[in-house]
Amino acid sequence: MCTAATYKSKDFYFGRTLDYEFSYGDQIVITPRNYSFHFRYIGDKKKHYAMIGMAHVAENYPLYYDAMNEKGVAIAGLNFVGNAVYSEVQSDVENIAQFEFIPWILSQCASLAEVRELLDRINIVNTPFSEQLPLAQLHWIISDENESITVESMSHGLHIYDNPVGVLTNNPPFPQQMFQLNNYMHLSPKQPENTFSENLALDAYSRGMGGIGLPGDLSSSSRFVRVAFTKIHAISGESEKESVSQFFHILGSVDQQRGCCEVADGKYEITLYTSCCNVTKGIYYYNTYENHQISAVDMYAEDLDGNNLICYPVIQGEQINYQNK
Ligand SMILES: C[C@H](CCC(=O)NCCS(=O)(=O)O)[C@H]1CC[C@H]2[C@@H]3[C@H](O)C[C@@H]4C[C@H](O)CC[C@]4(C)[C@H]3C[C@H](O)[C@]12C
Repeated sequence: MCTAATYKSKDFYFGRTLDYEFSYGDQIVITPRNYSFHFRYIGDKKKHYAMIGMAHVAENYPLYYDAMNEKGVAIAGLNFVGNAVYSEVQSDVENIAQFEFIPWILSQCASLAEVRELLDRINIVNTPFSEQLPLAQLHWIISDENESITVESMSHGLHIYDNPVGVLTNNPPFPQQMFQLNNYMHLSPKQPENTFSENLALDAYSRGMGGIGLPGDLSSSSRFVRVAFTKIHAISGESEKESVSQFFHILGSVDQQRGCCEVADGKYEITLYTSCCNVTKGIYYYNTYENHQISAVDMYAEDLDGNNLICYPVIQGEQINYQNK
């Protein structure tokens, strides 16, 4: 399972948890403006916007999981297993292989308005990257500081939904996720009033009772509601540290601990990493299951006019700050 969310304080933040039982070998990858992107069906793009995100690099190609570009657009791919269907190559459209979707959007869009225009002519094609890296069944959240959309390629076509909560998890399809929020409209960060019966002396005996009913399990629909509630009510100061800290707390509400979600005999899904992009400033923050310290890579500390990928390893291992030795 995975969860993505947006957050606005002074700057705009976007990130995700990546939950899985193993890692593909991830790195923080900056693609500078003059790296030549080879697209299988539309040729090469030699000059484009720079981008940064988490990716697996194969054959010198950045296979992004989540990323942002220098213009303030961010995107994340999350599992959509059993529902994602990609097409055969078609004429009169832009055929983009599923693994090219993130570079295709981020290389040329400076806003969600431009993303929507581009999506009018796309056909997401079922070409795998290679035999070793077959098709991933994903759906995507794409955001700028003003709005978010969800993109789902299914058997009956490509769906582009406004995403007014700015969150995404996995199955079921997005309209069903949104619909179930109706069931939780009574939830509140405030203490409840007794509307049950005026004849009973009911007592709000504990703090937090306005949220009773918020689902606590790890299913995708429960995480959707939980992170939506947390994000909508989250409050922080406007400074970078306060905002980043708060962002990690929001996604912390859907963190997966080893042992709680068994996916095969003795195999457990865990939150491998959590990312937080400051989309306004081009800084990619992350922490991992084994390393709670927040690490960061600043896109603007690099030469963005270069033509080679710039890769940073994910720092693992808890960094414990001993105070007395
Ligand atoms: C496994 C990841 C999604 C995690 C997730 O959503 N978990 C939920 C589990 S569940 O179903 O809901 O139970 C996805 C997100 C991005 C994916 C990667 C990216 O799409 C980039 C390439 C694409 C290639 O086709 C396959 C390898 C790959 C490197 C993908 C491997 C894997 O499918 C990733 C890493």
